[in-house]
Amino acid sequence: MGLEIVRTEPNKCRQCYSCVRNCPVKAVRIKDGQAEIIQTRCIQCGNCIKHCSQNAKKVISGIENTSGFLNSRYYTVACLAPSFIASFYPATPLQVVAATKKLGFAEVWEVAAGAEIVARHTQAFLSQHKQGTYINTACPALVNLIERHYPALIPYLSPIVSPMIATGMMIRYALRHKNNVRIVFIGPCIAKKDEIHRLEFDGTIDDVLTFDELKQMFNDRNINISTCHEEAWDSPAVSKGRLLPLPSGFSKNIKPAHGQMAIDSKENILGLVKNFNSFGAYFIDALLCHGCIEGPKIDSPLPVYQRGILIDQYSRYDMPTDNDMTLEEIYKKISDRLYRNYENKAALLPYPSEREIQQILASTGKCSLSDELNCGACGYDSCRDKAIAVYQGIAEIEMCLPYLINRKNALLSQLSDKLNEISSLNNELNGLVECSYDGMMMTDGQGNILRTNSAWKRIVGILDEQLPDNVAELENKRIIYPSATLLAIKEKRRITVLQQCQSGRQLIATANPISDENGQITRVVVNIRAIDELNKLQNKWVNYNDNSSSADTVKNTVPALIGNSPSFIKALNIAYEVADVDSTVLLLGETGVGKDIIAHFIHNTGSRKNGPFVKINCGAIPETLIESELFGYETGAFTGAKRDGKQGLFEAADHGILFLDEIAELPMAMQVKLLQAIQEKKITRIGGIKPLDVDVRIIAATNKDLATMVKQGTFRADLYYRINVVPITIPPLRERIEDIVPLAQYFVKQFSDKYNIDKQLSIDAYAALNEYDWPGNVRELENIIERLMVTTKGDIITSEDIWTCIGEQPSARSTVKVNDIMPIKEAVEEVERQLLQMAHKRYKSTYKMAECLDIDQSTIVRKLKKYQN
Ligand SMILES: Nc1ncnc2c1ncn2[C@@H]1O[C@H](COP(=O)(O)OP(=O)(O)OP(=O)(O)O)[C@@H](O)[C@H]1O
Repeated sequence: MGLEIVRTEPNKCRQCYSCVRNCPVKAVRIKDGQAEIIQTRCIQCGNCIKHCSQNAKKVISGIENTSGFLNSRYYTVACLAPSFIASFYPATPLQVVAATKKLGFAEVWEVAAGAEIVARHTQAFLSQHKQGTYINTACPALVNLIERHYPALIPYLSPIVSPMIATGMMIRYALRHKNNVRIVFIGPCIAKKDEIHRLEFDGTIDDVLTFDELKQMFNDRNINISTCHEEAWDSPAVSKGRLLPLPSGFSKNIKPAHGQMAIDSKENILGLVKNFNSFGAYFIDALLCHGCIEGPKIDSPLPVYQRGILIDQYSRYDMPTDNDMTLEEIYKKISDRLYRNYENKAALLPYPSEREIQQILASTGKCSLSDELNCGACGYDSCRDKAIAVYQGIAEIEMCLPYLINRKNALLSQLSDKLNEISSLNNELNGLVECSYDGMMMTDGQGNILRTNSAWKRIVGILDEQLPDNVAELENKRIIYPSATLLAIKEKRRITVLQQCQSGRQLIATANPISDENGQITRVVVNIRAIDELNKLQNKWVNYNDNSSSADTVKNTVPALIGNSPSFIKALNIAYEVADVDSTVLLLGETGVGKDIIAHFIHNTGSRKNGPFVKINCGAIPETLIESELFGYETGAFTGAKRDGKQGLFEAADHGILFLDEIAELPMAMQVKLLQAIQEKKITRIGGIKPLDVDVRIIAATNKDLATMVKQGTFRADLYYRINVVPITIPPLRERIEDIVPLAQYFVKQFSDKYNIDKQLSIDAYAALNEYDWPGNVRELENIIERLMVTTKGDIITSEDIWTCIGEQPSARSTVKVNDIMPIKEAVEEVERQLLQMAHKRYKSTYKMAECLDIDQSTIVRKLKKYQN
């Protein structure tokens, strides 16, 4: 590998691909969007430097090394390439010599002298090789091109050293008696910096400066060329050798018997090397640039033609020289060393198959020839060349501009679709939030208020401009107290609290924290309702129970239906949907959850509302009477029977609803009869013969697990499937705590009216109600409120009153309090013992206990035994 003459400065590259485009041998690899020079392929022509607008390509500098020679005891000689005239114009040639000497150079030679020696030797070589085609060049970049990329042409290269090397040899001969001679070549070419390191030229030229580097050194030393007094050359007198930097300049120095042709510029040279054929006896004078006057470091503002004219004029002048040796004399001494060798340095890249090329083309959407635009934006002449480069790992798929534009357009249109979708979703969401009757507020994880809907502001009674930034301020200023958001953030869970508003209103608020994947709370969504509004709403909603429709004995006892929790509303919705059809409904739920009241709801909102609603509590009637209660009896059917007989509840419920409460308690024998009646829609009174048609809709209810009873054989499977057509489960109150406060409010109002007393629950009292487990559900809540209303002394019922009435300690259920340090084992046993006691008191059955304590029933039995001892 050659010396790293050119390199790219990291991160300066801006992906214009100019270097790729202008590199004749594609020695630039694009990796992650950054250009880097592939040293084994680079021919150091300098095109990438000339075309890099970002100045991202850097050339190794000779200044430091040369300054080192000049500042030490070396006898340092400069040799100036003939194009210097164009670079330093309007300074005269001899002023440049003088300025160079001022830097400390002991002598300044013209490389034109070497050019004339080379010309002389080439002439001699050609006269001995009259038949061949020879490519002659002073250009090391062209030599690199052939050695690295077209090695088949090596035999056609004229085997004679370059003028620079020849000049070095001349100087070394002329100064052969001097020690410590150092020679620095100064020219417009960067490839020369590499050429001097070829092994066979070792020790000939010590370093290379480009013209801009020489100017930099003048500058650093404050040397103003225009004020320098001219000094004579130290090289022997020369003339036509000075034409060397012009296209065909070298040819003017020789007159071979061969045919002659001069070729220059990148395009023409590539044309030559790509299509080379030996043309017989021909001498080709070739330069990769448009002559050295267009070299990458010529550093001249003049147009190329003007540089050429300056050089042509200069070649006609005799210049003073301090050297009286003749070229002839030196040539004789060094001619045997003027031959050189070339090496095959080809570093070939892998070449893809046609299929692989097609695959790469297809990956940028080029599936047919017409898709290949060959626009050159990637730096390659054709899409195909670029696909090959991708295969070789020196280009990237993304370098294709049309592909990128297509992709960008596709992405933009996807993005704009998405934006439209997001904006319409946003509108919908805003509409939804704004339409909500509930107040809504969203904060971030620190309680900073992000948005509120109008209902929130209306309920709280606050204007936009009064809204603080953070909920802590809402709490501090007692605008709303306590803050549900802060509680939810603190406890990292959904919180429902009763709030007091500055306006005096009481609110019920639920704060829902939303966490990210790391469990950090990012948003809190709060939903509020004013309790007074809630009550008004509910009063409207329960209008269903206007008494006009009911025809039976319970018609005046239908209570209002209170509940906002999603689970209760869900149950109510199913009831509402089936109210109009005649399907049998099975109401499931713990005792006191409201099964009875839902049965009434179905009756009063359904198609049978003008028919009777007849209820029988199957568990409350003695087994012996139940048959006559259900089916009635005929005159004198049994001892004690009424004289005229009696109609049963089935008949009483004709065209209406028969509500069989506690159906699990129905004796087995009756289960058969009931099934028959339901299926056949006929009943026969006790003692009767003629079956009577009855049109009755059945609603059954139980707090038992009928499915398990069926398995255990205590409930008939056929009846179970007959009544389990539409099961509706009413969740226990502890699973719908949102309903506790509205129910409590409702009962307070009911009993205030009933007993003509005016009492209120304090905020703490509501909080206490939320805390409790309510094993007896709504009925227990109703009873507790009634008891509190009639037994407490003051106008306000406090949380203490509640806990006393319930007979439990606050927080007993939600937190385990530790009063003192004790061995963990003992503490765990104590907690276990208390939990078992509590569960046993509440449920009695070990199966229920196992369910609520979330352990096996067998473990419960074992532990009960343990703690009994
Ligand atoms: N959503 C509610 N709104 C108002 N009052 C209710 C509500 N739910 C239940 N109640 C009241 O609670 C008491 C118990 O309700 P209900 O008798 O309907 O429960 P149940 O589930 O049928 O109980 P059980 O299984 O013991 O028969 C009744 O006084 C009823 O009015």
